[in-house]
Amino acid sequence: MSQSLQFLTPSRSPYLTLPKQTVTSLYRRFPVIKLLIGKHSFPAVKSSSSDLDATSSKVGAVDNGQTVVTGVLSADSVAVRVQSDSGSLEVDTVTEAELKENGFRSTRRTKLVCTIGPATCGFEQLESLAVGGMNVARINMCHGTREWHRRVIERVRRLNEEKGFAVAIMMDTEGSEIHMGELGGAPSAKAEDGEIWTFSVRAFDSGLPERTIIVNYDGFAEDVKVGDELLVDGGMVRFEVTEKIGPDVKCRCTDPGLLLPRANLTFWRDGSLVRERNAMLPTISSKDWLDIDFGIAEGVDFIAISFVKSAEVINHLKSYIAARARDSDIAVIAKIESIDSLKNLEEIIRASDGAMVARGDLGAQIPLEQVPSAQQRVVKLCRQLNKPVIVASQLLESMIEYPTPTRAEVADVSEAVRQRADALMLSGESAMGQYPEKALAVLRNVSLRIERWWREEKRYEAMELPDVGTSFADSISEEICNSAAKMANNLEVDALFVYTKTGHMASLLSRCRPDCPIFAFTTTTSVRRRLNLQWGLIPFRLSFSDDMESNLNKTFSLLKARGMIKSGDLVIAVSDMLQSIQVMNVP
Ligand SMILES: Nc1ncnc2c1ncn2[C@@H]1O[C@H](COP(=O)(O)OP(=O)(O)OP(=O)(O)O)[C@@H](O)[C@H]1O
Ligand SMILES: CC(=O)C(=O)O
Repeated sequence: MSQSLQFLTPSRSPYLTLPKQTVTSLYRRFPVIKLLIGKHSFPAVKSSSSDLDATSSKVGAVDNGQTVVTGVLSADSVAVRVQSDSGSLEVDTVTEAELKENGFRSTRRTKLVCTIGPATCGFEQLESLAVGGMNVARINMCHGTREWHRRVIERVRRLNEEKGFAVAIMMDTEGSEIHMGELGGAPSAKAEDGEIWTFSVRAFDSGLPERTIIVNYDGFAEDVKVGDELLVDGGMVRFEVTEKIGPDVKCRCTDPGLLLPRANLTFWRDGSLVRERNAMLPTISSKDWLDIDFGIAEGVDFIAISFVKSAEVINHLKSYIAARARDSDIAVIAKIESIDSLKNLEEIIRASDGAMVARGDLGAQIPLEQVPSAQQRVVKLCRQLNKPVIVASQLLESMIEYPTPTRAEVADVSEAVRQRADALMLSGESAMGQYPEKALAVLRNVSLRIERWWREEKRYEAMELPDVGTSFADSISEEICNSAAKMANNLEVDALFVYTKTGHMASLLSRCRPDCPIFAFTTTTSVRRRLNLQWGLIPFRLSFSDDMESNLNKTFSLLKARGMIKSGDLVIAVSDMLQSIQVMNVP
């Protein structure tokens, strides 16, 4: 429970009216404060780490875990309440209910990412997804306006604040790729076998003619040749180029299917992908940089970069983020979706904070039959290098239209869970499909079932986990986590507890994929959200000290009071601050 601390007004009201100047200095003292402004503008408190949002009706701010500041804006002053939350524990209501009802073993270890689109952008729809297990909401800057995305971010924040969730936000950049334009307002169009379609770079002011597709790349008609094969969305629909007439390219449909707005286009010649053009393009386009500025200003948790070719671009982006947003802990996710990204895989993953196997575009660049082995390679390498990995695209594609998945889709999801990927992602299924919640439930249920089966069969795989630490202290942390996870399996403990300020020790434990859940206690809401992408972690926000004894006592009493643990449960605890392993029964 929060309690008011300082800055109390003489009338004992929990609010204190402060001049703007004082508030500005308050915000300087707490550099990670996020400020949500009401309908009024409030430029005096804008600082590099504050975030002005014209849609929220209250001022809310959270510091590094010690204090919560809330208030209401008046014409030229702010009513502020400073609260101590030293006695509170933040965990979402769904996890709390699951732990209470089914105990530790029932918790899902595989995390779920949902792409938010027209089917899921409302507050109630987002809430249903959060209740259904969404850990990360992905916004794809390929679609929609920044204003649209801003509203989604604001709703997810409100959901977290009001309902206790820790749904993280991942912003995915568009990247430099050739894609189709809008379909004249239609949500999709069907291309039938043998039909002739026109792909054009012209602008059509008075409506799009029938069977015409706009292409975003001016050099398209010059670059393609008659006889080339044109793949939409990595082969969901195929065409053959039959004729070039100025800016128009006539194509015959050879594999029918559904065309979606802004779908990606690749062209193949003599059985090989035509790559010259892609090699000339920057990985991060000028529009992407504007989107990245938007993401930084909005304080998103992850930025996913499309068509990464080398580690250089990741390093470049990370230094840009560090310069633009001091103290920011935005994580950079490399999307593995091109031949170059596979060629330079290890250096890319080492440079990134995580990776996504973006099978949609990857399947357009390498033969489809090579996608499963590429997925396995990326998942394994990420685990070895201690980076979270997301398996994405077409996991439940048929559920865009139908309420049940195909058996093959369930097998595909099971395989990703069996590979112990950190997270699975829904794309069109949640963005524009007819059954977003059902699709999420399928991911949740399949994950739970496969994880249980894996544990029942005691299939601990002996994956070699190389040392990833660069210092002696890092190596000690790694050894502690490896040993703690092994002990947890051998002693069949109920849960691992980790007290971590940066999240690093939690990720080292997650890398071991232990048999029991990992309760990760961290002091900031941003680290709590970031940990929500990682396998097996149940992130809590809690203020804690360097004294493990008192941390444990406090945690036990808070968790017991909320019915999430009980006396006698066996726990192993490790921490960032104290390099030790403690095994104990909950008193
Ligand atoms: N913000 C949005 N507004 C409108 N439609 C969207 C939005 N986000 C996604 N969609 C729809 O959902 C579909 C699937 O989403 P997804 O994010 O996978 O897009 P994509 O075009 O395949 O891009 P990528 O290759 O980056 O995944 C899109 O083709 C689009 O029709
Ligand atoms: C997710 C994505 O960008 C892809 O699969 O191509």
